[in-house]
Amino acid sequence: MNSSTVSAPPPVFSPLGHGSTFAFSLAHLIPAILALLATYNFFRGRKAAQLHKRIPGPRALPLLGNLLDWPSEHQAKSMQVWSERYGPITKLSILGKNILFLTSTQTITELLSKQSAVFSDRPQLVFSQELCGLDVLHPMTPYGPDFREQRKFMKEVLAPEVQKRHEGLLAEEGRRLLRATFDNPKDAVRYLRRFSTSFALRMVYGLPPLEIDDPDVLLAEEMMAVSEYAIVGGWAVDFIPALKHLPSWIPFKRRAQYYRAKINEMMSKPWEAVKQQVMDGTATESFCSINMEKFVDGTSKHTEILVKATAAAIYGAASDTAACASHNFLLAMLLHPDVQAKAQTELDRVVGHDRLPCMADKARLPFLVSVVWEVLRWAPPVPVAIPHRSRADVEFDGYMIPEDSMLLASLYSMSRDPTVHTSVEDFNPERFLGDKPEPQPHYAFGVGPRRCPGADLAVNQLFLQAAYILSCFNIKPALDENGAEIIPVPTFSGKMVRTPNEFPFVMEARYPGVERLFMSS
Ligand code: HEM
Repeated sequence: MNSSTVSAPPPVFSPLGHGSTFAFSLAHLIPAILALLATYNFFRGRKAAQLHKRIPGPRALPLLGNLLDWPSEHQAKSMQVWSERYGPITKLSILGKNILFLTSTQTITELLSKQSAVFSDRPQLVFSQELCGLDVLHPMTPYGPDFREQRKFMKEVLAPEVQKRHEGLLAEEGRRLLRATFDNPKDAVRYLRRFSTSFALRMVYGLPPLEIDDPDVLLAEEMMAVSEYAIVGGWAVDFIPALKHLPSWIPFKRRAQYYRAKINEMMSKPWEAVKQQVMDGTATESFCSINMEKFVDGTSKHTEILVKATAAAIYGAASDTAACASHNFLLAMLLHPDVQAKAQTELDRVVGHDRLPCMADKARLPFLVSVVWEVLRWAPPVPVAIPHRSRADVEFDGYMIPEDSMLLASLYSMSRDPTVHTSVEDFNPERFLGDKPEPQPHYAFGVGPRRCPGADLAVNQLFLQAAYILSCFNIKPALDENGAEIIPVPTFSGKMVRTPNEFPFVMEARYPGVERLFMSS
């Protein structure tokens, strides 16, 4: 997502502590801590090395280790390079912490799925969890009873069997998307983003549909940017926890205060709005209103903070990721008109021109379903999963993975794994069809018990958007001043969610009168 949406943050601070104020104030403290950690690691590392192969990785500097190798910008790209150089596991060692970068399907599946009891925890990141307050949200919850309770609770809104309830809402947001795009095709990307946030907000809180510049859309975007910076930033305090005791005027602590305020706002604003509606008797049925009414009549088994945090986690995690996937879909269709035409032919055959497609058509639209999976494989919206943590020492493939290692799994590398997919750079939905189909990239949502709980919903949402758009519009290249087609070269940005950079395109109605399918309803 575009980090520029974070409004007026405190002065930019180099996360690893290269800022001069920071360096000056720590001038005396850091060398002592580094020396202690380095000595401890030296002996710990030597003991492990006597028995096991050394996990490969870039050469560590004395004292600093691999501090300067931390890939905070485009992690998946650095990981892909390391994968070619070092193999499926690369190790960085930063101030006493082992960070393992996993890049092959086999290794990721083996560790995160088959040995999930050990590898499903989250690292305790002082910056994001303690200082910014992200610890109350499900993506940061340690693996254990609270995690399981939250997952069970989320099923009330995300389980496949309750998704039928959301179909009406998806269709309504879909028709809003088509109407707005018909009136103002240049803004299609913004309408897709509005779809995701508005749908998530309505599903969780039952609030009215959002408009394109609604503060809640902007707040969701900002929240995602904040979370990305907090989690992926590579903050010095995550490696030297004692730094959290520094005074509050230090730049990274001021930044954390700003992030904390944004996260609180995101959790409280829609929650308080529903509370008011429940008290006024005007609430629309939603995950929050149902649970709030249980508080009122005393039948709730949950605490208020659990309900509030679960709602915020779903809303926060759903908006930006899904918007990114639909943006990728537009880009893929623009670059591959043959695929677009084939999906439209299938839609015309199965659905025709007298109605809009619906979820019930999914089973009869295998090519379109494959387009959706290929979009998720070709450009995984979250190329590197949220960091995992090992809860015990584990021997794996001749290596020793020490307890408390941080593990980063590249879902992007899985999408480019030649042992699973052929011609990995090609956009080819046919790969999932025919006599020898390749496996659908369910890994785009993570692997093991921490896999995205919203995966089925996200696939349904993407399917419906793709079906609606391709039924009603052609996505075509824009023309330059000489009338030549502009074919964009895809580029992406974002720390955790990698969204396409702006590209020119044209959306035009597929046939005269198509608007009668969505204008009246
Ligand atoms: C195309 C859209 C989406 C993609 C690509 C995606 C991808 C992911 C990935 C890769 C993870 C991390 C898995 C790991 O750490 O191993 C994740 C976690 C999560 N996702 Fe999604 N997601 C999407 C949409 C959604 C939606 C629609 C929801 C909710 C309705 C959602 C809710 C969550 C939550 C709550 C987590 C944290 C899980 C945990 O820590 O245990 N996501 N997602």
